[in-house]
Amino acid sequence: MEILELGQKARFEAKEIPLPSSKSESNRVLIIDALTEGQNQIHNLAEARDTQTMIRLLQTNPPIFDVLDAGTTMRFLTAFAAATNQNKVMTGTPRMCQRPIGILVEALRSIGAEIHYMNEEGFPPLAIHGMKEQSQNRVKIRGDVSSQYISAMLMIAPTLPLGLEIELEGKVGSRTYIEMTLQLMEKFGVSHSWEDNLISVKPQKYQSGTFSVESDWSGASYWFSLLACADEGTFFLKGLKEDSLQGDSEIVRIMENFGIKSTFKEGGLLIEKQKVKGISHIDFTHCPDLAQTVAVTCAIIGQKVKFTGLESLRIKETDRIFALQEELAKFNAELKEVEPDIFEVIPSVTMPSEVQIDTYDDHRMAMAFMPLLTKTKVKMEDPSVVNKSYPSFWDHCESLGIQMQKS
Ligand SMILES: O=C(O)C1=C[C@@H](OP(=O)(O)O)[C@@H](O)[C@H](O)C1
Ligand SMILES: C=C(OP(=O)(O)O)C(=O)O
Repeated sequence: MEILELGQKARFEAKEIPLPSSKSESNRVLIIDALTEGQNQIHNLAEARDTQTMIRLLQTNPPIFDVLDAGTTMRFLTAFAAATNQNKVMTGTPRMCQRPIGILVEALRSIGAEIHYMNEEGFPPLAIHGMKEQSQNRVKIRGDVSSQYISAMLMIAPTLPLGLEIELEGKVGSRTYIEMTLQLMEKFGVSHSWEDNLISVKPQKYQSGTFSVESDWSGASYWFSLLACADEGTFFLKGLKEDSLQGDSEIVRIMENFGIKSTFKEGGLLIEKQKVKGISHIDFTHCPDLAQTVAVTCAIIGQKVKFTGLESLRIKETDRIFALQEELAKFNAELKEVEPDIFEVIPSVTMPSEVQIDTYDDHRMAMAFMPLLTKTKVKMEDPSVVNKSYPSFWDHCESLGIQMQKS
């Protein structure tokens, strides 16, 4: 257990924060790079454990791909191993083996891949025995479970002899991540068409290119939250650009409601604490990784807000709805399901003098609850969970005067 403290007043004067690189962009570029015949120049790959795991597995090519707890690494490498006709076992942490993969396995099988479940039907571990011959080029994939299945299929699509037509079924969540995939494919010379619910990619070669991974907007969200919860101050978030590939740049518009003014400058984004405007409803369908950050912010700063689009949160690193409900309750706040799939954050009215936060093996639980230390003393279980996406998170906190001590 570590204790986090911030002293008397939460005031941050013009602090510069160097952000990590995006793991989502990194993991896509690594797959594209592995599928490109020539040489690519890739800069700023993420230090995130999810990306470092992807790099290690691609470089060493062991017979067992153990992805640990990295969702994108699991889904992207499953499609990659099948499309490149490899024999692989795909596995991960116990939690990873509870995260569904059946939709992706079905899509891959339907185009000719041989994949077996080694344990429970629909879940890792998997035994992949390559793909003999592409049997067809049209697949149906439902869009309401995880966009990562769609991104995984899209990245291998141009390398398949018949290309691929993906028919998206039902509601499509995390659409911005599908767009990120397609835009990155375009940067490496691969074109597509997307009309209504049909994405088509013809057989074509990835062209060599140069790409520099952007700073991570999901990681940036915690600094927006910290400032929203603080008394006053400004931060300069280094490396953020207005025209980002990442849907989590939506945090700029969301946090405007909670008093954070954003101004893009040379080399990054200046955020300043101003007056709270308030908002009644936020939909997280296309930015699910921001939900924890914003829920904790609302609970701390006294904003009662409706949240929708949280369906995918139950199958991420942990059941994030349950985890949020449990931890918010520790300082008398709630994430209440008021109607099916409609939640309301009921903010805290009385703050205990100390709160103990559990992190559920989820990096975003640790980072999202960090701003609570603007109001009380926080004890946090296993803060090192941040390594999944943001290994330098606590160093950056320390540079702001946030103390971490072991109890
Ligand atoms: O493709 C990606 O890089 C991601 C897609 C999202 O997952 P879902 O599509 O499962 O919502 C997001 O939550 C995850 O952190 C990263
Ligand atoms: C859900 C996440 O990651 P993944 O699905 O890639 O494990 C996340 O980083 O919040």
